[in-house]
Amino acid sequence: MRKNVIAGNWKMNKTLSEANQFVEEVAAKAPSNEQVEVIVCAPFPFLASLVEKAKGSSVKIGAQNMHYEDNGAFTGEVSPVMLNDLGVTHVVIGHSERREYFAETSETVNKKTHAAFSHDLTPIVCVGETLEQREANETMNHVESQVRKALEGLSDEQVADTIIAYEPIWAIGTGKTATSDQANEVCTHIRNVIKDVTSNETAEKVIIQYGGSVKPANVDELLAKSDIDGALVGGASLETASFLKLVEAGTK
Ligand SMILES: O=C(CO)COP(=O)(O)O
Repeated sequence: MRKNVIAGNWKMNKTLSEANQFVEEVAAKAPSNEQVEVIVCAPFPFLASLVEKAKGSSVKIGAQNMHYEDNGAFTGEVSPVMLNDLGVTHVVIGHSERREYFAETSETVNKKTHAAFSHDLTPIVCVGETLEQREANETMNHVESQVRKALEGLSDEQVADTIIAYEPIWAIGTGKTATSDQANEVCTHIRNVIKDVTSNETAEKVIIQYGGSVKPANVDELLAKSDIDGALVGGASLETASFLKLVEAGTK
């Protein structure tokens, strides 16, 4: 049985002291349970401190983006080498907000996914359709092409270790969650695409998360679905109480 990966994506929120307090509390209270993996994806300036706070606990610290080069003249950017050196273990790649506001493309997502594996970071690759695409019945084709491009050139072992987050853009921060059936339908399609790219055996290992207005009230239903193995959570990951409820749901 695949585990559930519950990842908070704080986006551009919190101060350092708020971030430290949050991780201290979650590190103390999160259950050490084989069925759930807990990740907090925080803004860059907090990462070094949060890695220290999470030490000795089951909580892992992730970044929300990175460059694909190791170093160089890229003012303002952060490299995979830097993240790995800090003790960061995961990195969100290709979030729809990065694709929309910061010109992230499927090509750069693929480069970053390769770069993550070159530096021992687990990529959490985000895919998902807009409302217009859903209404035009383009969801499956769109998500399929994002997944195929993101995984291009990876070994089967690397694909098995990639986390995919299906986040329909119309459900992000809107309070509109995809129904658990809608979410699972796309997650199943993603797994079938991965089967086609690799093998049944590899595809069965891949963690596929759902993201988009996940909260304590709807998480159980989502996690109960056959191809949903966790959640990538924005708003409900900002308070320890709701985040810990999501983590608890992941232990079942
Ligand atoms: O974008 C998301 C996580 O990456 C989802 O955000 P919300 O949970 O706030 O809808």
